[in-house]
Amino acid sequence: MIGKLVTFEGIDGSGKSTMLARLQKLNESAPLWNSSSVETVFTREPTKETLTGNAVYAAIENNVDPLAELFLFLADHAAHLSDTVRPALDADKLVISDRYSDSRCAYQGATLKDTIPDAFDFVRRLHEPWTIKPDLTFLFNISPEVSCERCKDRGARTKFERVDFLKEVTANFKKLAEDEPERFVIIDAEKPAEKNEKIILEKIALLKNE
Ligand SMILES: Nc1ncnc2c1ncn2[C@@H]1O[C@H](COP(=O)(O)OP(=O)(O)OP(=O)(O)O)[C@@H](O)[C@H]1O
Ligand SMILES: Cc1cn([C@H]2C[C@H](O)[C@@H](COP(=O)(O)O)O2)c(=O)[nH]c1=O
Repeated sequence: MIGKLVTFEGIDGSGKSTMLARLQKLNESAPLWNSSSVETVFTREPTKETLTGNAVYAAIENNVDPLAELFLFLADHAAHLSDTVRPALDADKLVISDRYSDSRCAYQGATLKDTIPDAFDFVRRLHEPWTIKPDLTFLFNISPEVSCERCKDRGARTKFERVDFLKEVTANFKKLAEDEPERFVIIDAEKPAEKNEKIILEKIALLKNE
């Protein structure tokens, strides 16, 4: 594997998809990686329009058991790795994923905290033998209050979008960033996207030389 893997993480409404769309547009005119726009793959978890991604969204909407939900997210991660991430890295591409395994540690670490002893660590360890670790992770940081304000018009998908729950998720993301400071770059995502885009592009450019 010789490409690089960049992930965007953060609570709901923190601006990850907005940033991904901006980079995707920019990549069409000024390729982010090497010389061609096809050398960057933009992707996401949960995956969209796939068997496993559809199962995850059905689980979120139907309030399934949190442990069952975790394993559906993990199945989606496994499929994402084999269908998209690994082939792109093997072909020396840059992969940018909107959410990845840290979302599991942060969210399912919180949904399972009363069911599984040390749920956060349990979820992290479940990934270790088979996942592909990102080279760089941008953590989009906003307050849970701003998150809920930004998400308030979304309608049905509100299961995770509650201030108290998002406080726990934020604490889990913080723990992940503290454990691996060399992988994480914290983005002040309450600032304008244009400003943060510059920071992100600079860090991605540095990755090319590693
Ligand atoms: N830097 C920013 N400042 C203010 N508003 C923003 C900023 N970035 C995104 N937004 C707005 O916040 C809302 C949520 O953004 P977006 O969908 O990109 O978040 P997200 O992190 O992808 O959310 P989710 O993970 O829940 O899908 C959108 O209405 C978007 O226009
Ligand atoms: C990957 C992943 C996601 N989630 C949560 C986070 C969101 O509230 C929803 C859907 O994601 P989207 O980016 O807003 O479409 O799922 C999660 O709990 N665990 C995960 O691993």
